Amino acid sequence: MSAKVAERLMQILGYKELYPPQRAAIEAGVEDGRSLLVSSPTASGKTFIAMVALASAALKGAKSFYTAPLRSIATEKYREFREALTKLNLKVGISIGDLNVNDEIIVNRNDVIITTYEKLDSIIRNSPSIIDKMGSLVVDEIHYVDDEKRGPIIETLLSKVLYRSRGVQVVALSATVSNVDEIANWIGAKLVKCNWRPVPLSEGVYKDGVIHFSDGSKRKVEEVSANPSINLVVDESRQGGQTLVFVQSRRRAVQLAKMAARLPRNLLKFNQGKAREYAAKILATEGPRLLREEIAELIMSGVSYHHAGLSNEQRTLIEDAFRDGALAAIFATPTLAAGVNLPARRVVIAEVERYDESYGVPRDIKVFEYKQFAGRAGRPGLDPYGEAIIVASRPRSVRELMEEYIKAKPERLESRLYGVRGVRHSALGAVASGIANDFGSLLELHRKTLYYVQRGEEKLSQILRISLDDLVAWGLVEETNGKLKATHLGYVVSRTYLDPASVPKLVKLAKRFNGKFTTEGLIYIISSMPDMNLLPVRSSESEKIMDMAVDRVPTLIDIVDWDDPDSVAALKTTLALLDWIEEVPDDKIAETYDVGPGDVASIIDTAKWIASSLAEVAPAAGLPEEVSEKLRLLSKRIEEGVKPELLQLVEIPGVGRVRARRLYNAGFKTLESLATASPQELLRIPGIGPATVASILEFFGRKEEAASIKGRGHEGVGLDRFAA
Ligand SMILES: Nc1ncnc2c1ncn2[C@@H]1O[C@H](COP(=O)(O)OP(=O)(O)OP(=O)(O)O)[C@@H](O)[C@H]1O
Repeated sequence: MSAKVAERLMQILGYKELYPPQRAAIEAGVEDGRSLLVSSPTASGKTFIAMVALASAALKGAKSFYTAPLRSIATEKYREFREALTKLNLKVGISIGDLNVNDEIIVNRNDVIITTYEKLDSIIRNSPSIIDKMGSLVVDEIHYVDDEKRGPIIETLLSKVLYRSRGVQVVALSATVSNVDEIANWIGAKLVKCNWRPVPLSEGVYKDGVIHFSDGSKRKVEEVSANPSINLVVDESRQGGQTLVFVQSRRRAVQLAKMAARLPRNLLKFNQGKAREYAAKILATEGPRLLREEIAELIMSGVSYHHAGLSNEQRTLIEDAFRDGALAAIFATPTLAAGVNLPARRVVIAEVERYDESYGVPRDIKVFEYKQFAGRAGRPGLDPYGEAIIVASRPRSVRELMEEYIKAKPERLESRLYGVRGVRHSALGAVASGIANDFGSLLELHRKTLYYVQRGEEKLSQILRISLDDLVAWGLVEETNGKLKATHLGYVVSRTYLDPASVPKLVKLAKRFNGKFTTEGLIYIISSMPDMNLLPVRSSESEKIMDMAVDRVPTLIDIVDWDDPDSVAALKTTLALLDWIEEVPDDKIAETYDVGPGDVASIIDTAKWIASSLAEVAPAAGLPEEVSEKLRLLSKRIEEGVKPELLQLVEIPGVGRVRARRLYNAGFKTLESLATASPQELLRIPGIGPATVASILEFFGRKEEAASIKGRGHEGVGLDRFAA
């Protein structure tokens, strides 16, 4: 039956023949449970190989897992996998939510489970026996092992699976890197390496109006603007193609998009009708009004910017607009190259230097990164070729850039497990879940890391000893006669997935607050935890933050360590979160802290997980029960962005904090008061439209009334001010 899975999937997907890497993977035994490391360029068909592995194992009755670095990738794959695999009668589920929520039900109910790295690690921690049921594990984008933040998680997650399992198939997918042999060796996989691309790629350098391609050919570009990247966009648009321009900072992305939007109207080709549609959709998203208007206006001119400061919804709309031909170009930061699949005929790398905060100077991007950008060039099935073009800045010659990037080999992947942080996290998880119970077994487990392969036993053993000593000193693990056991506190911390270093930090801050835990104090504690995503603080901003703190949170002035940048950033983050739960409008928050809605969304998401996790940890760490109650309430308020009195109303799907406030102010203060309200009464409230009223009626099971109100128009935003 084995050869049939790939064949059936080909039929389902309508593929006539396999791409070379797919053929190689089948020949290497992916259907028979063979572990593989597949290293091949973007769009060479790795997703199909993943599907074959997942389906083959699941059809034999085992659980299959797919794991990716980003939620956006996981969501995209979930849709693809579900569509294809349900036709093989397999159930596909996704688990990418809060790390302290146990998703065992999702795992039990499905055959194929889509996760992020951290979520899978947390699932295994809470139920290690899942490894025994695991037939296949697909690790997408394994080159993230070289990422400071995510790398240690991949390594320690894989080490647990490799250590505990007997015969789990690991299929790791990677972009092209130079030490693939070493990576394959680490995971005990057969290497499938292939440089084949579905669309041929031309690479070149642009300088002084000419593109110099690596094959020696040249192309003259008309200089319609003072900016080289914009000239390349116009040149491509005239040939009927779209361009992705990669820049290294958000500010630059915005600046270039605005510059491109000011070009004379006829220079960029794009579908204007579609552009209007997407501009209207952007206006209807949540988030600061000025930002929405700015993007809508750009889209009407056929361009947009794209960076992590935008909300997920906004980014997805911009990506869709590009796919739909509504945009001639997107000016993006590198997050776009790391995320979803969005190819373009031409990719422009506007700069190869990035300002590096830790060094305070600009540094060259890696060859590997360049290759990631370049890999986006050429839409399979649509373009006969793709072009990746580096813009030469003044001091650099065409030859230099050709040698340093286009002809250069991508760097080696290096283990990032060198700090104790990753090992501490992993060691606590292993001890608490019973995977390891003495130093020997912990060492054995961590011998399955890339760190061990690259650095050897002595270094690993040292790091492990230091990590373990920390865990013992913080009261998370007990070591008696060589046996290791997690304490109650250790179990709780492990279950929440918090960094173990959160405990000493919590205890220290709790002492400084001296038993008085105000809302702002607790938010400051949450923001000070090692897992928190902090808002960036610019060098000139400290004074302003201090000023704001004196007015708003005077009790924190003495707690903050003003010489420590992280402490100041925690204070800034605290102020923004306080605004959020006090129902300050999004626009105002973004403006006050000089950030985008994506940044606010990211701190909210992390803070809500940390708050609910700390609510579990606090009593185990000896803090009064009342602290936990406050943290739980705060977690809800952070999730919804409301004062306590709105917590009930925001539970109604489709209402949201702004409309909940309108209902409340109109006298509907409780769910009971709303349950019997008449639709007419509700429609009379300013800012409450038929869509919201229908949601409310549905929530209370008043289906007929809801149906009659639906379709009476919606609370959309007009596009009139952008009339062409
Ligand atoms: N054998 C095939 N025949 C026709 N189309 C294919 C085949 N294999 C893959 N494709 C199509 O090629 C495109 C790129 O494939 P896919 O997304 O699997 O690439 P990938 O290697 O996973 O890319 P990335 O590195 O970005 O994750 C998809 O649209 C896919 O449907």
